[in-house]
Amino acid sequence: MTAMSENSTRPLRLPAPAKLNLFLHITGRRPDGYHELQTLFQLLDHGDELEISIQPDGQITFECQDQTLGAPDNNLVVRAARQLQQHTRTGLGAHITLYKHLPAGAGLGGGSSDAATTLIGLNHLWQTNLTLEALAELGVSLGADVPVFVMGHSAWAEGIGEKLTPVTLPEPYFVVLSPACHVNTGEIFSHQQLTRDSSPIKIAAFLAGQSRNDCEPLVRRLYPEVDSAIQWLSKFGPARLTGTGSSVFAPMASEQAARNVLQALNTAEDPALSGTKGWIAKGVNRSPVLKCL
Ligand SMILES: C[C@@](CO)(OP(=O)(O)O)[C@H](O)COP(=O)(O)OP(=O)(O)OC[C@H]1O[C@@H](n2ccc(N)nc2=O)[C@H](O)[C@@H]1O
Ligand SMILES: Nc1ncnc2c1ncn2[C@@H]1O[C@H](COP(=O)(O)OP(=O)(O)O)[C@@H](O)[C@H]1O
Repeated sequence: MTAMSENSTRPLRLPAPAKLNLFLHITGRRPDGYHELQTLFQLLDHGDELEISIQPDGQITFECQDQTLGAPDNNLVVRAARQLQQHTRTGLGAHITLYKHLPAGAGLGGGSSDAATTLIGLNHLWQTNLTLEALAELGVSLGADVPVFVMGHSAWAEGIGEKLTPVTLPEPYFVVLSPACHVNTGEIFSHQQLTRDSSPIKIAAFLAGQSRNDCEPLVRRLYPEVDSAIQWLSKFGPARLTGTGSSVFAPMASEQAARNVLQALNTAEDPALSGTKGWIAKGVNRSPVLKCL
């Protein structure tokens, strides 16, 4: 059996890491309605998982236990597979199983990361050999967050989130709180009260603590659960919204400090936190996906 045929028979199991936006400034709006951003993407060691195997007949089939993600045909995993298949004109198909661990609509880039891992995994299995830059360019039409997951490194981002400059960050532990509510990214960006005129900053300003998430005031007003989560987490560290939410996060001095905060959450009696899930994640500069190939 040749190496390639061995590759093509064994399912490929790949992670789809989450991300945090350590800050998010909205500096303008393009004619097509998309917003110009400045943000710092911090990849995390926690996320979804995909299992991908080749189907020689060209069919793309998909399964996922999480029934809340809408019709399979609209799933970002299926859309990414179809996009690569059409772009490369490969006659091969795939069967993809998605193991969902990240809440959807949580500001963690779950769907975008699933799409990025699908592009990377199929590019490997189908031997279509596109460069990461080409995959990222293909992926931006699936979501503004897809390119950072394809390139696989924490990054300073501008544009709509696709103009990336890799950065090396400290990789701390974070406590992440995910309220039960689902925040629609498009709803926040189209809201009349959203701040859209922040002045561009340099990374030195971020490091000096002069940054924020421009979506945070609006999301806190629209979603009281998010407001409660930020107020509670602020007792333990500099809490902030990630992306358009609903999740909020705070960096911790150590893993033990993070565990202590989760313990405090589990014993908190605040009803406003009742549907909020807490978890610990470690920042990683390099995505674990490429290490699996
Ligand atoms: C806001 C960010 C910050 O990282 O993350 P999330 O909060 O979604 O995780 C991203 O820019 C989200 O990227 P993504 O989640 O892929 O959003 P998309 O599907 O591309 O866009 C959903 C909708 O949000 C609006 N949108 C998104 C990105 C952007 N720079 N400007 C926008 O105006 C558009 O109305 C778009 O139709
Ligand atoms: N594989 C997927 N995982 C999560 N959401 C998905 C997926 N495919 C499509 N979606 C849709 O994308 C939206 C949320 O995308 P997601 O990236 O999880 O949000 P966010 O960007 O806020 O982290 C939801 O409306 C969900 O229905």
